[in-house]
Amino acid sequence: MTRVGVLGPGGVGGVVAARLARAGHEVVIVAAERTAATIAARGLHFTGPEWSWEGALEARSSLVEPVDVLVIATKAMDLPTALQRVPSGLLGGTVVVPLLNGVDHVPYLRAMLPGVEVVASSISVEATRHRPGVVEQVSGFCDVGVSLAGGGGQRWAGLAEEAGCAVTTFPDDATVLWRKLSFLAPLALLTTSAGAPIGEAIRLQPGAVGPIVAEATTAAAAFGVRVDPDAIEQRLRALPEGMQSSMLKDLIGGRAVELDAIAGPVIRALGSDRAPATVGAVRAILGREAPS
Ligand SMILES: NC(=O)C1=CN([C@@H]2O[C@H](COP(=O)(O)OP(=O)(O)OC[C@H]3O[C@@H](n4cnc5c(N)ncnc54)[C@H](OP(=O)(O)O)[C@@H]3O)[C@@H](O)[C@H]2O)C=CC1
Ligand SMILES: CC(C)(CO)C(=O)C(=O)O
Repeated sequence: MTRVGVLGPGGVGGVVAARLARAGHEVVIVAAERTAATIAARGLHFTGPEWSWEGALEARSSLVEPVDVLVIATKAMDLPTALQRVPSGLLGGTVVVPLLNGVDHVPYLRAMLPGVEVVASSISVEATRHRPGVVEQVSGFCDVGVSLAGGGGQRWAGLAEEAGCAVTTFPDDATVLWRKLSFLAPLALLTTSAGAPIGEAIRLQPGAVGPIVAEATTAAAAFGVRVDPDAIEQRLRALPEGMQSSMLKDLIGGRAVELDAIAGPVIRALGSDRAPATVGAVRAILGREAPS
């Protein structure tokens, strides 16, 4: 049995916590005071397309004892504040696994937690937190990418498999992070700039799909990661019409969107002149966010 901390028990964190607890691991939730108190009192409730799970979990507003693995699943902009709940002195032997979308959180965590192993990992799962302690996996897939660049990757890959996710390992960090981002950035930016699920977003902006994909895959290539733009475009067009990105759900829900974490790496890699479709989508999203 592995003792796993989950910092940020929202959609992704809640789904991972429930899947690991169901697989027999000891899960401790680290969350904001109210959320931690709610989960400590009422447990965690998970529903998914194939099974449901509910159970009592240790839940605290800060980590007080070491864990073997610490999964981090906050939004990118909440990461610095949330990290204050985890004393770095407890992380000496811990494998830290951030599951955020984007690429910049990995070097950030390594800088903030010197000497601690931070594994580059990605998760593709459609997860929603309905309210504190109540989470749903909306569709069937749970695909985890893991970098084996450091020793802890293998340990996390084994846990993710026990949690019932499909795991793919890669030899380096950049491939894990940019393979996810080169698909996610076009999906998130197309849907959120249109304010619509992917089917309608593509119909509304037929000329945007190719350029936005080309920019994301060119940015990946700048980090040595080769991703076929045609394959990404085909994947986007094959998605269920009504599929939303978590960024679109955040916009609709009136929450902050992870624009810098998701569009920022593409714009910074290429420069704004070579990323006009990405910059245009960001401008459209900022316009939608603006108070009327
Ligand atoms: N949702 C999805 O389908 C997917 C999301 N991702 C990525 O995963 C990451 C998490 O997204 P998602 O699960 O949707 O986000 P949610 O908003 O559902 O969950 C974020 C969690 O972080 C917690 N949190 C925020 N601030 C703090 C803090 N200061 N201290 C402790 N906890 C804090 C929230 O707490 P509280 O509950 O108290 O509000 C919440 O539980 C993002 O980077 C996202 O892009 C990746 C794949 C799929
Ligand atoms: C597309 C999806 C659901 C895949 O995991 C995702 O990562 C997101 O919307 O943030």
